[in-house]
Amino acid sequence: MLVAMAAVSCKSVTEERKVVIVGAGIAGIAAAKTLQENGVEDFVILEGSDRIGGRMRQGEIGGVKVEIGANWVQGLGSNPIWDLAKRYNISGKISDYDDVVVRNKTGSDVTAEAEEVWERFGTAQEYLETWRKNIRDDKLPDVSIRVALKLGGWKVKTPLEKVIEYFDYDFEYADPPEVTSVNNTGWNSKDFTEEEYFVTDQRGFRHIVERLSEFLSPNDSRLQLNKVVQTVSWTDAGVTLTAADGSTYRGEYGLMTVSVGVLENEVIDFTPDLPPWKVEEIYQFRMGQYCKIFLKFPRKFWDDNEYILYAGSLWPQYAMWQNLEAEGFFPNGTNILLVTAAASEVQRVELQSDETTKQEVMAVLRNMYGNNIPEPESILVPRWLTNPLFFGAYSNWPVHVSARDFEKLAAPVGRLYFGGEATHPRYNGYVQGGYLSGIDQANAILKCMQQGVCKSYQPDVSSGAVVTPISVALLLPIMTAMFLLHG
Ligand SMILES: Cc1cc2nc3c(=O)[nH]c(=O)nc-3n(C[C@H](O)[C@H](O)[C@H](O)COP(=O)(O)OP(=O)(O)OC[C@H]3O[C@@H](n4cnc5c(N)ncnc54)[C@H](O)[C@@H]3O)c2cc1C
Repeated sequence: MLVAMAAVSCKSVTEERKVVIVGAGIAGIAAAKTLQENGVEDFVILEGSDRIGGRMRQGEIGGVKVEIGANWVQGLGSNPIWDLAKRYNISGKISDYDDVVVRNKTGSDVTAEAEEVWERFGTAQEYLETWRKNIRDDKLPDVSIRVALKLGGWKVKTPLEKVIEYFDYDFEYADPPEVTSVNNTGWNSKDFTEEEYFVTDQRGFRHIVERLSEFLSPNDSRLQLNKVVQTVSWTDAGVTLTAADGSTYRGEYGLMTVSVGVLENEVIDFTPDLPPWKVEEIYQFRMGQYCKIFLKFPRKFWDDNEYILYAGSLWPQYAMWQNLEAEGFFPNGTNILLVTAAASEVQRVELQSDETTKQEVMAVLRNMYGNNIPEPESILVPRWLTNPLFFGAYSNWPVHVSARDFEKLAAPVGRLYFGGEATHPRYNGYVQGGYLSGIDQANAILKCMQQGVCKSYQPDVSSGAVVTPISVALLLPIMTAMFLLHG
């Protein structure tokens, strides 16, 4: 009875805040921190899950905590996430992508044979880099990674060629090279260093988000967990949001930091509907799929190398293996292998039982190491695609997406702003993209609030965007004048 009454009273109260932020991933937390540091303390963060960190999250296998979401600090040097990782002593290991063994369908070590293939691939990648520079410098049309590689002489005909390509592209962008853009990728290695730091810290990669959130006091009412936002009303004067438990929040400003997967799956009801130019962009941006399958074995039977590639077929399945028993990862005897499924493989893996996945991965391991290998003691299969708080792993801008499209995705509607990794112009898909987008969007809100300089987007009629009554009204006199001038 008491519970029912509490629920009723919860429904009737509307919490009023200056800013309502949806999502307590790194973007939402970075945004709130920026507001606080600039004198705006009156905000609330609504988070649908029972924790902060979003896609920076740990799971546990065999008594060891492993990263089921973001794992690498991608690009060191001036990457702000690398600064934070160093500041908070996040332990990990710089990945050695040269420490790799390649095995074919029957398990033979074909690493030596692969040398010549890597070399040819490298030549095509040099061509791709030149092409990328030309696209950017001369404003040429974008092409897919597949097209650029083909132009560079790289045509995939063997499983060995396929797995080598997969290692650099599908494994990175969670999408095949046919989809991934040349123009929109490659910023990390241009702006930072090419090194990548694999986090093994038992406090989690998420520890960075926890430290960033230290501006919140323990049990701070400005962080509300288990609040799944279901409706968002937006106007030029403010926003009103309701959560699944009926609680309501009104803000002068709103900031959505949910994934583009959440937006495209329409689990949040916007009133009025988001304008067509916004919806069009949400549909254009893709959620890449990436599933990290962890296996705990009673003993190690695999290669000592950090990476094990399985050149099993032209359609790779369970091709990308990481030896977490290698030096510098987890304590000796942990005996954990990680195999990553990427892109179209993921849907099947997520929808089937863990037992089926276990049988499939064991079949591949037997191909590589024979029938006398032990069964795993446990398996961990995270599910991002089927989780309604994410609907996928991270955004991958497809080939036709332009800087203009990105501006539209990140543009506010009325007083409702949009952040999160997908909205960052250079580092979408990465933790640094989420972090920097949170800061950027908070600054945009502050500018509007404190200086009256507010971001807005007007649909561009010539791009085929929907013609609003206002733009028709504006266009009519121009068209009439043109008609009069030209007869
Ligand atoms: C498997 C995987 C591997 C990855 N690997 C790397 C990597 O190695 N390196 C790297 O840099 N990046 C990696 N990423 C990407 C990185 O994790 C993300 O780019 C980044 O964490 C996104 O942060 P964000 O704050 O933008 O979004 P999120 O972390 O998704 O935060 C959004 C928050 O919104 C909440 N939410 C969603 N819907 C609602 C709702 N209706 N109501 C209330 N709350 C809601 C979610 O629960 C979530 O906490 C990986 C991601 C995955 C999934």
